[in-house]
Amino acid sequence: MNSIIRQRLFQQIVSLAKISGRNYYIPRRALLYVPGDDPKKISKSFTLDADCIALDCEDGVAINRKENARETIRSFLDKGKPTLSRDYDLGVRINSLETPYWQEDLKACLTAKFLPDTILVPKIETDETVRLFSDELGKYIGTNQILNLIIYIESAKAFINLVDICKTTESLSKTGNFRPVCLVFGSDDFCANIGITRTEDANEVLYARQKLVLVAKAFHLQAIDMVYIKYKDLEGLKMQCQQGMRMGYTGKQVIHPGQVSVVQDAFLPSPSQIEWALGLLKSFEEHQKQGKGAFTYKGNMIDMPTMKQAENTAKLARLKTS
Ligand SMILES: CC(C)(COP(=O)(O)OP(=O)(O)OC[C@H]1O[C@@H](n2cnc3c(N)ncnc32)[C@H](O)[C@@H]1OP(=O)(O)O)[C@@H](O)C(=O)NCCC(=O)NCCSC(=O)C[C@H](O)C(=O)O
Ligand SMILES: [Mg+2]
Repeated sequence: MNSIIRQRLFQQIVSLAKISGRNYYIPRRALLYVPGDDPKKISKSFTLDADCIALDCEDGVAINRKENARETIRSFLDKGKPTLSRDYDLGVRINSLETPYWQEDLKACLTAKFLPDTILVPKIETDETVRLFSDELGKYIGTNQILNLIIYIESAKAFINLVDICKTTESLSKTGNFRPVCLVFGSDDFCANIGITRTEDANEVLYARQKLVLVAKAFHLQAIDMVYIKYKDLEGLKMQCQQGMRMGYTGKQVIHPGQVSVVQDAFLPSPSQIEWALGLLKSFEEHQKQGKGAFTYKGNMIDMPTMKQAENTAKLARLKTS
């Protein structure tokens, strides 16, 4: 029941933002990967209600199926983006710019009859890579067309260069034909890159996971958390979503249909959190009028920072329509 109420709230917020003509926020709570060479899975993905669908040319596709994947994706794009009951983000994850495949991937999706909304670029390690991507994009896209860009950070070198990558991306986007929207933490490639294996509690990636959020927030980007590969364990998935959300993540990568609703529910505040936040904000306003900066609300001391946290929850409840 709670989940239905929250979904309705979500729909209303997106509709209101659209009606008011504001540049509304596309939430990407679940970013679902679909192997690009599997037409059956691609068709299925359009029935799943995921906020973001990433048709994959990269790691979900075997080396000897790369060409098949880009052709299959192109044939879906040629048919036009399927209209679903609500808005969603349709993207293509190309291969890394270090591979011989990425230019063909980009060409296939950018010369289709209809463009995807978003290009997802994995394994970006330096700002030079962003320049290269931007130049290549400019060969296919007119200046009146803007695509969303999702950047993957998945190596030690990428973390060292993260601020430069974001600065260059922000600066190029002012004149280029893309808009950076998210940073994704590619935890599994990151572990491979630094020579470790992932464990259940994810302590080994804590620093990197937090750093990604910090930089994403500094550049007003959404932060997409790591993938949970034990895809049948929905309780474990929920716990990892809550952990990520507490760190400041706004969504999570998913690999299986069964993960979508768990993740999308987890990345909305619960009705009791919304009620707490709205009550606190009202009380804060009343106390401000009485000249009181600090006061007690439901047994807790409240002052400006707590009010700002409540505002964050309220904003999330409005599904971040700014
Ligand atoms: C993991 C899977 C290989 C499991 O596939 P399968 O055995 O087919 O699962 P099920 O039988 O349980 O599937 C039930 C039905 O759902 C469809 N299905 C499964 N997965 C998807 C999907 N991702 N999108 C759409 N539809 C899907 C099946 O076809 C069944 O349909 P039906 O027969 O009609 O009932 C598989 O889930 C899979 O391939 N997942 C994606 C894997 C992937 O993309 N991996 C790469 C991304 S992760 C990543 O990149 C991490 C990051 O970069 C990092 O470095 O950390
Ligand atoms: Mg990866």
